[in-house]
Amino acid sequence: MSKTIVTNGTIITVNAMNQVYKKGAIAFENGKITYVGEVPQDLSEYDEVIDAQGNYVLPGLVNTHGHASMSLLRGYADDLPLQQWLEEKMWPIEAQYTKEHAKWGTYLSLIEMLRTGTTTFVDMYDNMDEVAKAVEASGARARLCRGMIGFGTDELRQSKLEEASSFARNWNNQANGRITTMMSPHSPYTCTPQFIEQIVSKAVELDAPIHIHMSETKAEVELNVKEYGERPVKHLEKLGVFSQRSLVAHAVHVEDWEMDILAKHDVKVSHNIISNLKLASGIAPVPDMLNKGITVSLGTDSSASNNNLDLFEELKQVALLYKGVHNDATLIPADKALQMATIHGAEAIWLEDQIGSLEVGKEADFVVMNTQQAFYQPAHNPVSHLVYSGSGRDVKDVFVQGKQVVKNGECLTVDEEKVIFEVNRLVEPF
Ligand SMILES: N[C@@H](CCSC[C@H]1O[C@@H](n2cnc3c(=O)[nH]cnc32)[C@H](O)[C@@H]1O)C(=O)O
Ligand SMILES: [Zn+2]
Repeated sequence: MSKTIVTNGTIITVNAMNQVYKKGAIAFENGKITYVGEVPQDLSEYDEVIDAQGNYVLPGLVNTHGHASMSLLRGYADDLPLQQWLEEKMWPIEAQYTKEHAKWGTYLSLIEMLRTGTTTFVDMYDNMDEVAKAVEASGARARLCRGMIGFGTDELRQSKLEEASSFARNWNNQANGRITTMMSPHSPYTCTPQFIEQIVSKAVELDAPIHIHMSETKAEVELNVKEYGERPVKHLEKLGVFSQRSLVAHAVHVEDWEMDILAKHDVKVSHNIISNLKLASGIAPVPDMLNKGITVSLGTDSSASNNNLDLFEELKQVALLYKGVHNDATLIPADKALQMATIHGAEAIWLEDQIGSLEVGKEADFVVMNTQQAFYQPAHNPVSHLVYSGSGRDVKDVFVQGKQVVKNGECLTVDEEKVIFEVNRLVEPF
């Protein structure tokens, strides 16, 4: 098998010591990292040497919450609060969407994610076979789940549960291990307690983690208290959700004692800062969660509430917002923000042994950024530049499992021109 080494770049490892090699190298073989460090004297053992002079090399970013095919709804309904946005805008149009929409919408998002340095993402949607096939073809890595909204008849709920279970079973560890799965009740306000319990027992049976939207708005929490006498965290704990490995999206309105429950069960959080701001859902207590030892990762949510999938924007927002809100410039420093977008993202989806940092033995998922540009100069601190000065649009090359998927800013695995054509054919904006 061929051995490749990337040399002379600034290697940002995000390992336990946050090591950065100013002019270093990373090598890989069979999709796995075999070396990280200074540039070796002798490169003769390598079949391919890629010169990354003037570039940063970092782990592929991990986006822990989204709905890829909703890229078709980018700009379709802005400036509305969550419930109105969902009930009046998203759900009616989604009801008309077909497999074709899922397919091309996912491809559109895949191009965007790969080109801005996200190599792994979480997706919760329907028509998940289409999503999984697109992920497989694109070379990306993903943890996928068929989201279930529990409205309507019992028959409908059971058919969704059946579909979600077979998806979770059939696609787990597929695409050479790049696809893993979860089970996903959409939220406590769209699923009855009985339905959530049924989903949990299926998840236990399949040994699949659970992914759910939780405590996104104040209205959701109030409704939960009114209907079930508990705030969402306690409610889901009682239903057994947190006895299973679980990843909650949002967790905006969580009180101190609720964070203790999340910490106790090692519940992972996907913090969707831009979506929360845009839908005016509120600001999650991230510094408190971090203090309590909760794993907090970053998610974009969909392009319909963001309105892009460039995780570098979340990186910058998360490093800025809490400083301003709490009048404390030491909160969420740049290296913490970068960890949230990489290693904590990997931990949030239980893949930290495989991805999230550049270390020997891990999968060769990495991003090469063109930092030979004015706004990355002078190079006082590469991590600071990535978080405060950088942009996903500076991503030059992307590798997943050692396979190049983006080269000089162009996606090699998905035909961008064709995807743009198909998307506009399907959607006909204006
Ligand atoms: N249509 C599916 C459910 C899909 S799960 C994904 C759902 O999450 C919705 N969604 C997207 N963003 C958010 C958010 O921030 N909070 C809650 N729901 C969201 C989205 O519109 C979509 O309906 C069914 O058959 O049950
Ligand atoms: Zn969502």
